[in-house]
Amino acid sequence: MLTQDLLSRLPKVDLHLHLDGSVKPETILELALNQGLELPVYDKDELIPHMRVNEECGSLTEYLSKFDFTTRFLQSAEALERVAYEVLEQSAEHNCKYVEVRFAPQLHRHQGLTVEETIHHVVEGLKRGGRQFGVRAGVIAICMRNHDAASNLEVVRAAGKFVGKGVVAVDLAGDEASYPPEFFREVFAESRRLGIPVTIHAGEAAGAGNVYEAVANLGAVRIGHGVRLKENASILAMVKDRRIPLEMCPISNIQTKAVPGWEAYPIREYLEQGLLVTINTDNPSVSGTNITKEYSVLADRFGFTTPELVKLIMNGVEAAFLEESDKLLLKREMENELSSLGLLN
Ligand SMILES: O=c1[nH]cnc2c1ncn2[C@H]1C[C@H](O)[C@@H](CO)O1
Ligand SMILES: [Zn+2]
Repeated sequence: MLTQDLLSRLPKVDLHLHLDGSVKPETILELALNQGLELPVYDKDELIPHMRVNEECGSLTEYLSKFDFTTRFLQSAEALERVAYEVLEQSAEHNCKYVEVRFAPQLHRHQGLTVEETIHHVVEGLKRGGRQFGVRAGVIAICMRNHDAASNLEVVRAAGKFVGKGVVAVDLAGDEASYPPEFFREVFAESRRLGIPVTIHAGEAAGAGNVYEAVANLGAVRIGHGVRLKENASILAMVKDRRIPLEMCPISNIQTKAVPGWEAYPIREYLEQGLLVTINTDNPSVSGTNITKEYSVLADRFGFTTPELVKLIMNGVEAAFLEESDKLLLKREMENELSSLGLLN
């Protein structure tokens, strides 16, 4: 029987989590007070509607509009370190053992931080949180679809300096419907030249062709979401053959209308077709989710059994941007916990 308690105690990983989509309302309150910034309301519960999408969210662009509110408070070294630290605190509450935290350095420079400084402070916050809460973490530096090539190249080059020192990959996020991946070939050619692994948000607000472009021409070795991959069988076959993991984020995917509703969510068919599906949160504070809730919704909506949930979790370990030796250590740790919960045969 899959109780909430068992779901929350399952060891997990989260490979797709945005820093600016993971900020507690009480932290926004304190950051605003410390920084002398105005808020529309000064009660943490009343702040939630400003940070979180509601039932009426109709598209990715509507979903993305929530981020402007939060990033305003994330412009200093202290704020970045704090929210990075607190992400791992929240992860530990759900027994997440490994988290890849992504953020877009260029969105945190209003007070003069350099791209490298933003990365440094996020890495430091994660290090401190990792020690405190026993969670391993890596950073994914995001290029934004609405930024020009020079800004994005700056992110990739700065990320390159932190490879092996906290940064594990680069990504492309933002308004997929307006900015197709082929606009970014030059940017991701640089990440390949520098040897930085690439994951790309694709097949979320546009079709499977974007997944093809991300893999074939941008060098993506993982795909953010990939919900609409099901629209093209031959691209799906390519993703399967190359064992490209999909970082699916069920609750966010429903909110952004990547598919019209749960009945069209392709997670079961993807698993049955042998795709490497992983489960992630995307933006806990924007989506009103956490990693336990994601698994709980899947169990409710799709009747996933415990062994199936364990398979999804271990797919996440397999897909992690970790050195093979570290991945093996993580796998052992996860297997030990699973077997002490009586869930490994
Ligand atoms: O699901 C998403 N798709 C595309 N872009 C996203 C998603 N979630 C967050 N973002 C954007 C908004 C954030 O400000 C930015 C950096 O985390 O990434
Ligand atoms: Zn995302």
